Amino acid sequence: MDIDSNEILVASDYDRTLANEENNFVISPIVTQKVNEFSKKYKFVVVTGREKKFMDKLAVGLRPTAWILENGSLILFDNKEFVLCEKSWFERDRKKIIEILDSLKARYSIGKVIIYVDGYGSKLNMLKEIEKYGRIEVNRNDAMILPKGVDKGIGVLKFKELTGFKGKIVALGDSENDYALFRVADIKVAVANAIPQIKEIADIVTKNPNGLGVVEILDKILSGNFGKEIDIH
Ligand SMILES: O=C(O)COP(=O)(O)O
Ligand SMILES: [Mg+2]
Repeated sequence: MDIDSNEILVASDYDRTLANEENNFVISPIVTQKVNEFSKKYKFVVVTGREKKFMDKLAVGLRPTAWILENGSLILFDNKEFVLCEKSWFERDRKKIIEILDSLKARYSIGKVIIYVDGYGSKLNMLKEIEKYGRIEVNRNDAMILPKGVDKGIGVLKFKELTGFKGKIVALGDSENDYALFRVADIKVAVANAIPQIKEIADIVTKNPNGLGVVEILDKILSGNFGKEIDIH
């Protein structure tokens, strides 16, 4: 079944999906050009754990419809910024979490909303105390600490609400923090280099890894051949 243009929103992860680890997560010009071309006709949102300051360095020239940053807690769209958490996160919860991290002598950095904890992906039990104040999301070997109820899927649903989008969501991802993105997707696409657990639940696994896998899907949609590939009910 063919689906027409304004019916598709592509929501793509960044690290190891749009951008390769081998390139230190600097997006390639081919991928940038394809996403910018695509974003003129369809909605394309980048949904990443990263902060804007890193995207400004790594994705120079990339012009998606919107940025969903800090693992779904921040949306940049239409020159506006939307923070998806309550004031209590800043006034109480995040302060408590930082006290705990300091007591653990953990190395962490703070975004506009999120806290990044280096190397704790495999030591989550040490962060148990933190779950009283926030939620922990793993991405390969790093942990991200977010306000409760915030994840990539919530960020995408908020964007849908902001734009009144009613069509189909095509999600592309590679790793644990993309489960939430897949949760809200009509079509789940794993890039060829995704972890096995993500490939297992995907409707489609791209032939190419990273950004070229994303280009594969965008080309199919642009050529009107995507809907045939999978029954979009
Ligand atoms: O910040 C990270 O860990 C990477 O983020 P992403 O894979 O969600 O783009
Ligand atoms: Mg990723």
